[in-house]
Amino acid sequence: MDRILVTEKIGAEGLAALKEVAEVDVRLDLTPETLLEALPQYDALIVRSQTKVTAKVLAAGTKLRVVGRAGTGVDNIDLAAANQQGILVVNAPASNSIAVAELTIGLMIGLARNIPQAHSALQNGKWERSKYGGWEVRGKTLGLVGFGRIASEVARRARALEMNIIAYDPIINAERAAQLGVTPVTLDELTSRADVISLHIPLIDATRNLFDAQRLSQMKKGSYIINCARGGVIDEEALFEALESGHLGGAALDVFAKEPPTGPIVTHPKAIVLPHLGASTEEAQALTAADVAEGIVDVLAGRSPRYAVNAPFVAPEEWAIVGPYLDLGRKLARLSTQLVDLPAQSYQIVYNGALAGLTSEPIKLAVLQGLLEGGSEGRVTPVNAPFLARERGLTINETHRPDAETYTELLQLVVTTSDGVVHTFGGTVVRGEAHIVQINEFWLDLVPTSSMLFTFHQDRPGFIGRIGTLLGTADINISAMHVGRSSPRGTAIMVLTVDEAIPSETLTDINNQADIERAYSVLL
Ligand SMILES: NC(=O)C1=CN([C@@H]2O[C@H](COP(=O)(O)OP(=O)(O)OC[C@H]3O[C@@H](n4cnc5c(N)ncnc54)[C@H](O)[C@@H]3O)[C@@H](O)[C@H]2O)C=CC1
Ligand SMILES: O=C(O)C(=O)COP(=O)(O)O
Repeated sequence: MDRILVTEKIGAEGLAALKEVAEVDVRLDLTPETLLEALPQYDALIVRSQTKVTAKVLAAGTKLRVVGRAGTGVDNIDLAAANQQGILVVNAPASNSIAVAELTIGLMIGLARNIPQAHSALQNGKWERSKYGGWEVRGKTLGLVGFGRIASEVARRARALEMNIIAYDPIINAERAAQLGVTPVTLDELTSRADVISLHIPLIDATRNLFDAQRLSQMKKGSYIINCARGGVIDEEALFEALESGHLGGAALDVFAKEPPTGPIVTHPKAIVLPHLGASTEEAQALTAADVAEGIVDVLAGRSPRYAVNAPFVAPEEWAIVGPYLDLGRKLARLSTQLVDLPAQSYQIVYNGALAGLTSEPIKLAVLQGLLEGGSEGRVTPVNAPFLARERGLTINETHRPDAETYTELLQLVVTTSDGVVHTFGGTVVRGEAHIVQINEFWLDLVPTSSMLFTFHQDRPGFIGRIGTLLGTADINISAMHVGRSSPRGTAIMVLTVDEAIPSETLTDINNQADIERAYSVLL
């Protein structure tokens, strides 16, 4: 049974779904060191924002197939290392947008009316009505930096508060902006025009310290900033200075460069600070855990997860057709590496028939995996296959042919060797099972097994019997036989699926038989 390690608190429904398919250990006590010690036993790891999934952590997870981020931001996971090590990362990006949007609105009104400051003053015995006068958000300009899921929900709510909303995002959906009454602007325009700026961007290289001293100085005098995104997108020291100097009216921070934070910003009287609570609502946590559990269960079962961070997405209705072709693609590729003697000069995948119109990227990745895994020391998965292929200069061309003749769908891998000879391996899926139907000029119908004998020979009486006797003498049991030939007594192919691996002496004996061109033992 697969084992899943959960290092932070996640919703009970998600945990229950995980427990149906795997052994689940929730360990909230792990330190970075004990995490490294524990990881080798686990097939999947689930974290929230506080566990740092570094390259070292991923390397310690020698069995890890998937890391689940129970939430949106994946900046605590070293994605480059996950790609290199072939580990899939899934998250739950649609689960907590409302929670963060509602908190953002709460913080904006908190800033406008000094709610936290007035509250603690009163709890400390001070009735300071004149000190805590505020302002109304109605008619003010809200500048949204990033216009993705969360910012859109903030806009929807800010509109009801009768605010003017402007947004900057390098990839802005103009139609959605128009629907929500949001005006797209440049970042500079937003910075200088907004009364309140709210950040809703991921922490990536391009956004690190986006709000540095210079940009903060370009903000309108007396304006406000809210950060429910990630600490690293604001320079906290520069923000402290901007509050101290009176240039900014206030700041509300849910997230910090280092959590828990230690800088002076935490106690600044014009700052509202929270311990990263954006996603911490009952509703968001239930949804987040359910979504991440679904992703993990899918990956462990070999299905395409809905929210893969580092793999192509395939819609469920397409997956029903495409999914089984991953197994076939990988098998065709592994077969080709064992049946083609000379180095390959080029590879081409041909997607025939109904396959031509579907998402082909996952099939290509499975073929790459099959081509690479025979000659690789480390783990090869569809996630790191493109990386390893680039390292080795291996490229694959793809052709989509909607007009497959014989089969509804036919997947072909065409390998051209350095002598210019073209080798074609074709297959199809029947009732969810991979069938190999073409080896070069021969058409057959073979359900591949883990150990097989392939012979290319002249079609002559007695040939099949001689090979059967040689295998019998070596105590190798034949489970099925497939033959094909160009013409009676012409060139022929035979495939025997066998229960045991064929020892090299037996293969040599077979290769020494009359009428044989070449025999291969193939392991898939
Ligand atoms: N405080 C909390 O507990 C939570 C924080 N978050 C943070 O919020 C972030 C945003 O979440 P979503 O809206 O769901 O993500 P999203 O992916 O839907 O939206 C992010 C948007 O930022 C835009 N963007 C990227 N680089 C940009 C740049 N340089 N300038 C302006 N826009 C840029 C993207 O084009 C995208 O539209 C997450 O990455 C996460 O770090 C998310 C959930 C909870
Ligand atoms: O989903 C996100 O990106 C968050 O920041 C939420 O973090 P959390 O899961 O509450 O540690």
